[in-house]
Amino acid sequence: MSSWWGDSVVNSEGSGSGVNINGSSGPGPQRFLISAYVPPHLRGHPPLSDVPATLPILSDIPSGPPRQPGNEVLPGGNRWGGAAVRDMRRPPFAGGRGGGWNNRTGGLDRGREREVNPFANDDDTKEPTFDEENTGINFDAYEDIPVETSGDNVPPPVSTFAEIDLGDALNANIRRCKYVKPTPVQRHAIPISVAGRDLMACAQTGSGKTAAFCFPVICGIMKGPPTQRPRGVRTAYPLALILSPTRELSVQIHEEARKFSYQTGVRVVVAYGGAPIHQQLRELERGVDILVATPGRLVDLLERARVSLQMIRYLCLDEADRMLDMGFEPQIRKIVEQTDMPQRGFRQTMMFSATFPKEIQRLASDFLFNYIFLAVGRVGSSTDLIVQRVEFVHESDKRSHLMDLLHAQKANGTPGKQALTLVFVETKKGADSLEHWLCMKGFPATTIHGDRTQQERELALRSFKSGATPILVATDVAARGLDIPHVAHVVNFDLPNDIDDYVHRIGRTGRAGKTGLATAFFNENNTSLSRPLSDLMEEANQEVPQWLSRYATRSSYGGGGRNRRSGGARFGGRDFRRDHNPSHGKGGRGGDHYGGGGSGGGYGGGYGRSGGYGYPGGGDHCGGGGGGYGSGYGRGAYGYPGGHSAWD
Ligand SMILES: Nc1ncnc2c1ncn2[C@@H]1O[C@H](COP(=O)(O)OP(=O)(O)OP(=O)(O)O)[C@@H](O)[C@H]1O
Repeated sequence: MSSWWGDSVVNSEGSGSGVNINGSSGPGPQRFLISAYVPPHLRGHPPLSDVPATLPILSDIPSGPPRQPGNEVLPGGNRWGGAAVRDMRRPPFAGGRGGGWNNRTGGLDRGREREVNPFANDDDTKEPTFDEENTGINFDAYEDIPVETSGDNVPPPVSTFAEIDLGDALNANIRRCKYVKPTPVQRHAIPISVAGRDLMACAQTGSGKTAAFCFPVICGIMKGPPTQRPRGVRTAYPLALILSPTRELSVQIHEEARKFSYQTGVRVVVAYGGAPIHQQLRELERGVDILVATPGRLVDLLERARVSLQMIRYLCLDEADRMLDMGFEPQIRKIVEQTDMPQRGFRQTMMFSATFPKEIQRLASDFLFNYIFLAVGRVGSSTDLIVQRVEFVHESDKRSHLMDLLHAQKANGTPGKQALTLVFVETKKGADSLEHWLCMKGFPATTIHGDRTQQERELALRSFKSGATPILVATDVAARGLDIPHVAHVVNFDLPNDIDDYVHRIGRTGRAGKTGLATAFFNENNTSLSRPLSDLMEEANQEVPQWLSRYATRSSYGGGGRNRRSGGARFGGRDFRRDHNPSHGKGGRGGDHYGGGGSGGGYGGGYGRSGGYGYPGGGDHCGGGGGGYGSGYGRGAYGYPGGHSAWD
């Protein structure tokens, strides 16, 4: 999947123009200088390779040498030489240019005085999410989740946040977030990242990956050496860059990161397309430690010389497989390989997703240095917190079938408790048309897709999250990352072509230990998905309808198209490096649990998996009848106190 950007890099590699991170030629991470994009503010300056010692990131490192296998500092210290945690005692963020903006080593305490409390709108009555007694959910089931780590010297996982020296201020924010204990991905990923290691991490949707990459970054900036940014220029010099594929997801990560960094002195700014750039520029001018951005807007800011990546210590790609697929890869290569960002080995790079096909893992390895691969659950698996239903519905019957679902949902819902329904469709036009039809039928619906203005998109999301419009019709723009607390039901009105997209879509429900429901409308147009879909469902302990198994068998014999997974061995479920070198360092813990059958067991209450819906008009494809939605719908795990939104 090589683009012309990719080709130029490959070509320069072939020409031997690279120097490794030690400054000599030979093996090791390469710097490719020939094709490097030079942003305007650096033009006319000596090339980066001539001045490695002046890179702030390097000159700030007491021990000097680039990161090599084995020289990373293990948890408890930090990779810059174990500087003391400064958190509340460290000089606060200096607001305004007069005080040397963006320079946390001095200045007035204006930044903190003006810091808006990001928890102000939170619902204080919300119970700690991972508290077994309060939620009635058995979180011990997570303990059995298979974990695979590979790479050299994998730092051991932790069981509590207290075991990692995250600093008082960050710990206070973790308590404010009501996180009682780390989720499995956090238990493994945080120690790895705090130890300064590059990481490719894969964990199921809704399992807490955002905190897994935010905590080490915030903690690292707090503990790290003071930074001297150039004065008197209008260019912002973030220390960390978090890239995500959609505007809404960037906004959400920004909101989360602001909570985690409250009163730490670490300043987080977001930049994304479709919103006025001037406001974002003003925020950047006030200083930025962590920049959360979508790739397009970031490229714009780089070209305007309003952002320099010269001081980046941490690079995080959320939804990394999406960021490196055909659509985004050229932009990511431009940002990471052809700007003034320190090369791999001189920055720390973290990649997270719930899905990570092997061909994308291979691409991703270009950006990583001696990385650790972490998979919590099988790569690309869906959590068994989500009850998955597949129903055979002809195209022409889809609307009436959806209507039946919504009526059943209404009838079984708890009065006063708003259950949100997210309906995925294939096209923007289809989204508008379905929204219109639903509204005509008396179901308040709104829509989010790429043809709507950003303002309309944000308004729609707010309205959905607040429950004012409890049905959201969306294209894949809403498939990844969005953490909307009360989504009880995801309907795949149109199934996607790729099973990974399905995994992300249904992952909008059943998050953070809560149960959820996902219903898919399947027909002859989706034959190519039948095999990976039935495999996925089986693995997540879901009931696979017999008719779907028959479709799957037929498509395996060449009847259907080839889905990414159906062509690969065992779903591409592990570190791709093992395929090339089976002895590639396995982690000391976790081992290779693959082949295990998931965490088993149901999550109590909820939908009554064995029931089936018994909808009229479902024909013999619908499987067993009777039951309706199960008496628990809208109750039990869904007993939300209604209305809270992290974005509002
Ligand atoms: N340790 C924790 N305890 C309780 N809740 C947590 C914890 N960590 C994260 N959460 C909550 O879990 C929810 C899901 O987290 P997050 O959005 O980071 O998931 P994710 O793994 O990134 O999902 P996706 O793959 O869909 O992007 C959020 O509401 C978050 O606040």
